[in-house]
Amino acid sequence: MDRRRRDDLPAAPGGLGVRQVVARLRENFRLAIISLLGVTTAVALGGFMVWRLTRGDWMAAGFDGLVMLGILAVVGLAWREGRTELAGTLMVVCNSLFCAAAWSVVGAAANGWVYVALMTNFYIARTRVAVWASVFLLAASMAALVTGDGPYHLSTPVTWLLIFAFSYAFSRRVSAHSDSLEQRANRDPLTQMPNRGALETCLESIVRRRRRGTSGLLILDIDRFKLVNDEFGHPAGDRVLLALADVLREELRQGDSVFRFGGEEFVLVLPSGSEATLAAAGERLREAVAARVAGPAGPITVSIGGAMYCGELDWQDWFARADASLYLSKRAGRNRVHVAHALEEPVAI
Ligand SMILES: Nc1nc2c(ncn2[C@@H]2O[C@H](COP(=O)(O)OP(=O)(O)OP(=O)(O)O)[C@@H](O)[C@H]2O)c(=O)[nH]1
Repeated sequence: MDRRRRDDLPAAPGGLGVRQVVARLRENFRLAIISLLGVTTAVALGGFMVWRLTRGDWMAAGFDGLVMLGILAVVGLAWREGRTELAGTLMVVCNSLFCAAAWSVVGAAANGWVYVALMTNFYIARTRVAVWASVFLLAASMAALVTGDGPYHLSTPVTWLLIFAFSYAFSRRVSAHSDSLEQRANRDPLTQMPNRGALETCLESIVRRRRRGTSGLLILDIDRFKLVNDEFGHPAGDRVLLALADVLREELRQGDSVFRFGGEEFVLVLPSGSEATLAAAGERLREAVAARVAGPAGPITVSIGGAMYCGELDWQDWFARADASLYLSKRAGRNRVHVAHALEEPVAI
């Protein structure tokens, strides 16, 4: 177990610093697109609102203001709660409803917004949601166009349909591509377990909710793994890692998650209620590994360190407590479980 590795853990992208904001935008494409679309649309609508106010067009200005607030609320939800899928769905539903409603407020001037919504729906929500919202918008807009006062050209609904079809086809292609990239980025190629990147995302989301005492973390480290590699070769070491991964998967209970953190270390995140239940889970895992994972020279054992989430602001602080427990397990002779005592005082939020 190389203890120096802990120093290079990156800062949690949960705060408000510019670097954290940029990191979250880089990591999460949907959050980036929701923010970009939300902010630019709100700015554009804000401009229209001011212009309409100067002309005394109160109803249209009020409508712009309402749409603007709705969009900003959805962007806020994506940032605060991190629930970008829900935020994307809400934004698509809002955009389509507001576009459809705009026909009755500003008439044919709503035409241009239909293109924007038809195109962006597919970038911010799941394809199924985007399709239904866009079909609704198309139907409402076509009905408004046909029943409206002004003359219209057939090219308007035809180009809407083209935009809809191209956006659908393009988004299917992009999401297939990004799913496979995400899969590759978040999976350990040897064990096919979620990797350290996926663990960080999981821990960040727990820390963001700030629910003290509801989740526990266990770090498992194979004992004297270097000897297996040195004496029997790297392929033998890999077989041990695969066998261990199988046992950990089999031992998972509902709500538990397991990750390969790196090297010979695995991390479990459990919806645990107390230190005692976390320690019991650790003990169950330790026994399962000792009984069922065979190395080339005999049984394989693991040392385990655990810690309950105690309201830390950064997941690194929580992780460090589990890591310190792992160190104590190793120091006490290996093949042991140690769970950190809960922090007495909740961390100030
Ligand atoms: N086969 C294989 N070995 C790996 C992999 N990743 C890391 N290792 C090996 O894991 C070993 C870790 O060794 P140490 O950090 O010294 O730990 P240890 O021998 O388990 O000793 P303690 O943790 O103190 O019990 C090194 O030999 C690494 O080469 C991998 O993917 N496959």
